[in-house]
Amino acid sequence: MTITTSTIGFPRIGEKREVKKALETYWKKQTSLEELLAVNNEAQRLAWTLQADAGISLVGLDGTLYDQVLEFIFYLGLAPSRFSHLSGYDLYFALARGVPGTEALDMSKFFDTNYHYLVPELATTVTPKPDFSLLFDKVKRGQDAIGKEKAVPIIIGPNTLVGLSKPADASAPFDHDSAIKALLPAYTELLTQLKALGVPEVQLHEPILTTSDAAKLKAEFESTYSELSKVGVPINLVTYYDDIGEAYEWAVKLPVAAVSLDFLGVPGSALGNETAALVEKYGFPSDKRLGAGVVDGRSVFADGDTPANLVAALLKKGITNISVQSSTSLQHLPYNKDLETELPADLVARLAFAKQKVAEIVEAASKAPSASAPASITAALPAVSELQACTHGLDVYDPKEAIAENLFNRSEEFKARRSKQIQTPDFPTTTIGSFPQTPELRRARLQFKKGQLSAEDYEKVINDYMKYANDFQERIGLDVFVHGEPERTDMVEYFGVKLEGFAFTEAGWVQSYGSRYVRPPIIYGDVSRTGPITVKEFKYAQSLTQKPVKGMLTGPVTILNWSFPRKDISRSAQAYQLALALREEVADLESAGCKVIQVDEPALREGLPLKRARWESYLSWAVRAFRLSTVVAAPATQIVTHLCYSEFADILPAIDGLDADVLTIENSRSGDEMLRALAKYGYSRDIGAGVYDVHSPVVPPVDFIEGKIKTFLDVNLLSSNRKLLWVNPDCGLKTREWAQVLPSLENMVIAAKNLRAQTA
Ligand SMILES: Nc1nc2c(c(=O)[nH]1)N[C@@H](CNc1ccc(C(=O)N[C@@H](CCC(=O)N[C@@H](CCC(=O)N[C@@H](CCC(=O)O)C(=O)O)C(=O)O)C(=O)O)cc1)CN2
Ligand code: MET
Ligand SMILES: [Zn+2]
Repeated sequence: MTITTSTIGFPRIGEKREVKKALETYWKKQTSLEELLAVNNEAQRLAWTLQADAGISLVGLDGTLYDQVLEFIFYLGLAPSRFSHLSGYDLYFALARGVPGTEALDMSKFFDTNYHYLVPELATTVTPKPDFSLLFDKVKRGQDAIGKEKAVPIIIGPNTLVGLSKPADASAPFDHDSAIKALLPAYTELLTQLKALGVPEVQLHEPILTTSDAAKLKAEFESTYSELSKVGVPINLVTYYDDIGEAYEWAVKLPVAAVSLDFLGVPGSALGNETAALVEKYGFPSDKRLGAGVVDGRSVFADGDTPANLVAALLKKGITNISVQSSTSLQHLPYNKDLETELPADLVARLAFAKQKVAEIVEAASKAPSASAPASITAALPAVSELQACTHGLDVYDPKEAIAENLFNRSEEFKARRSKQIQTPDFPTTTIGSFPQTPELRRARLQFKKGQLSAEDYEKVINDYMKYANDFQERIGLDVFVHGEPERTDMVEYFGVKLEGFAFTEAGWVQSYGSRYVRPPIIYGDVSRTGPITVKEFKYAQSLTQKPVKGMLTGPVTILNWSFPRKDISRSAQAYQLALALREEVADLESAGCKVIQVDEPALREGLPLKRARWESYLSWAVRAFRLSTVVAAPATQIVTHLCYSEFADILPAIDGLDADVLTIENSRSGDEMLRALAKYGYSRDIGAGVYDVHSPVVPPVDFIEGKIKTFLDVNLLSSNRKLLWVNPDCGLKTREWAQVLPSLENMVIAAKNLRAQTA
């Protein structure tokens, strides 16, 4: 019997966000590249030694300046030709952020997480120009820090890398098999060199195996891994984010030394995924090590006895070569719960952030051999009812009770209610909600938190901002105003702070992309609203103007997906609790005179299970939660929703099912594809297709926006009913500067007015 421990990824941002701060000062040219690298290397050394000192036997050498997929685009020499004038770290950061005249790579959600990776662009013929020297440096630094026998390189597997790629030219798609074959010599060379460096094994991360596509990848994986196994360095094939489904039977037979599996799957599904059942059914080959991902890498809740019980059940099944590890990389968790000083003590005791999860791994490995084994592997996962209940005893929706069906439907159909809602000119202009989160605003908030600024003075800062935003919207002539969201740190964190049942952290930062981090709130009790959340700011903003000001809420599904959910009740029950709380807010906004209420659901798509077979059940409760939160609105109140960051073409019935009066949707990166898809589907309510990309600092000229609106009008849905078309940017403007926002929106309004004149 051999029970070891491994890690497959850890927060790379530094315990106190050192890497973020170092990056941002470097980008502002306030520090040198050497200083940046010194901070990053030290953050890595500290993370690796933390894991080794805790007793982990094989430590995955995680660490990146920006993104782990970008590292491999860079190492493999896969930068698109538009970057050919750049090299070294200038190239690295240009791929991530662009430079004037050269657009950055696309960013996309990493599987079903809120982490964004940079999307590799592959030409029809893939010609890598590998240079792994920076990776070898890192491995050597790792070996120096924790010893050769413990330092394990992490490599993105070729199948996943190609699976995450997009064609450099949409009209010339690459062939997956040929692309992988073209990369294999570089991977072979990489493994050969790593072997020479004396690594104990290499981790090849292949999360693509947990998607619906996995079943089709058999031949691809077999040829890749028979080729790579020839190098003779032990390979740990690492999968995560879900079970590997039908691929299990063949994937565990690939010629590798270890296969790592995620026993837990989607966050908040306490019951785990199918991995336990698959291992039960097919067994596990005795010539391999099983990397047992039994410590939940995506939940901040401590795992209790589950990891040791799962391992004990595996031992009982006769699987005796096991490494205990987390189900996914720990990069999705905050660093260390000991930094929190204000969380309720009973909650702190039940939490485990990345550092504590490492300790859980070591503890499970030592406890498992003497733990009494459950009857089966699946029996080692606790039933929901056995999990510690953590209610506040509040009078809110009880998940065991059905919610009356009439609470899910508006009192009138769209066609009947539209004429009762606000009337606007053709091509009405509006924005998605947030205006720049300026350094002054953040500074004032920090001073307020530290008690250096009084509540009245902080409120004045917020009100002055809203006044500025109002005057500017008035001046350029937007049709529907927003208050600008100055009071919000983040669209999810803000609601978490205001709602009962949530805890929020001081230092629980999780990387979202590059140097941008979020602090996901923690749901730990029944969710409820203790009083109005957004009404005060709405009222003030509306008092300044005759134009309608939008009420601005984050939807139940997005709050859930961007928080850490509790594990003792289902995700759908939590979504319904959130929906009922937001429903009260919608009603209060309406009573306060709000005519247009926007409920954002940018994370609706991201919450889709990786496997298609599970889509329907997710979408059905997600759509119902949105409806539950909004349909309380009177027919005369216009409900808007906003979706962004993903492809929506495959969930059109769900989008239609939201029954929103206006759908604002990110569009500029996908041309008018989304509109065509909506037209084909027969969508018939108002649409605000984004007319420019907010992620770029470039100010869009009037004729560009006018051209964009005209292409939208060519789509048959809108050519026959142009009154359905709204004019707005792609998404919120919080990460931009006023100097970009002012001219961009001014141009947008001029473009809409030009169109009105032309089509009158
Ligand atoms: N939850 C969530 N997920 C999401 C998105 C989203 O908006 N929210 N959007 C997409 C991802 N996009 C993102 C876009 C921007 C940021 C972002 O700007 N994050 C900020 C932090 C925002 C924040 O909470 N700021 C705090 C400030 C916290 C802070 O750093 N304070 C400083 C001092 C403030 C200063 O002087 O600047 C300190 O404590 O030292 C505030 O406004 O109060 C950052 O990393 O810089 C994150 C994700 C998808 N996922
Ligand atoms: C990520 S979607 C953002 C919506 C939000 N209302 C904003 O404007 O920032
Ligand atoms: Zn958005």
